[in-house]
Amino acid sequence: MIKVGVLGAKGKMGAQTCLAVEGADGLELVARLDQGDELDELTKAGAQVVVDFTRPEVVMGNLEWCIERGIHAVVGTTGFDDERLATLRGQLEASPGTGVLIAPNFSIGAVLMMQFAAQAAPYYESVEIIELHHPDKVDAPSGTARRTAELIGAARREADSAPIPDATTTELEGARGAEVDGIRVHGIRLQGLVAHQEVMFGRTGEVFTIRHDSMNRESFMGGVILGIRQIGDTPGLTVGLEHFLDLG
Ligand SMILES: NC(=O)C1=CN([C@@H]2O[C@H](COP(=O)(O)OP(=O)(O)OC[C@H]3O[C@@H](n4cnc5c(N)ncnc54)[C@H](O)[C@@H]3O)[C@@H](O)[C@H]2O)C=CC1
Ligand SMILES: O=C(O)C1=N[C@H](C(=O)O)C[C@H](O)C1
Repeated sequence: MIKVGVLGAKGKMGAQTCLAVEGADGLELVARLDQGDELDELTKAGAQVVVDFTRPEVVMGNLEWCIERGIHAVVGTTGFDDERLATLRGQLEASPGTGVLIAPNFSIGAVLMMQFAAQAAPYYESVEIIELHHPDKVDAPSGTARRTAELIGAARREADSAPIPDATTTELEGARGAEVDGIRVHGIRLQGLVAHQEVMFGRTGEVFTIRHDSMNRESFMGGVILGIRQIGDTPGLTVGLEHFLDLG
């Protein structure tokens, strides 16, 4: 049995994760913590793996606490940049044997979307990302959109792609979206949505669109459970669920 603690257990993803862990073979939910609870509850309950679905402003403190105690972590919370990842690598060096998975998106389709987007990137002159989410989301652009842009940016650099054509010289601030690694990212917040993304590629005479839709939060749970099962055997920092999937 892997003993699992959930941080952010009263939130949308945390609550869904508690249900998924309770229903999964070989996993035991030993702690559900939310804002105001003491992290010591995790050690008291003997948690071996912690799942974090909290907020970008608190996740680094939670992870430092877990890593210092050799507790593995599976992290869905957004807000990770290169600086944060470097900090985690440093902390993990001092705690050999401890594993942390940072997954910008736990749904299989979103992982495939990111992989396919990186694959398509060298073949198109233009690319833009549109992420669409529920209006309770506190961060923009989404972690998934950031990661997709980084993967596309890396693939375009590798292919020595020409700059993306764009004649805009006059712009109302924000009209062309945010720029992540040279890629334009547009965010939509709409009641009724859960989590969705389109990656649009263009070249003369054709447009190619990759779209992924999470219709509910169960869509993330297969990836979360996989992460919990694997992280104890994967010391160090892993970024992206694709490393735990056999994608060929
Ligand atoms: N990687 C993925 O596949 C997914 C990632 N997310 C990300 O997960 C995060 C949480 O998303 P939601 O569940 O929708 O948000 P939410 O706002 O519903 O839940 C966050 C929960 O964290 C709690 N919290 C805040 N500070 C805390 C602390 N110090 N200790 C313990 N709990 C604390 C809040 O009280 C709240 O219950 C966001 O960053 C979101 O972008 C969301 C969906 C999928
Ligand atoms: O806040 C959300 O809901 C989601 N957050 C993650 C992100 O920012 O990419 C994953 C998914 O898009 C849902």
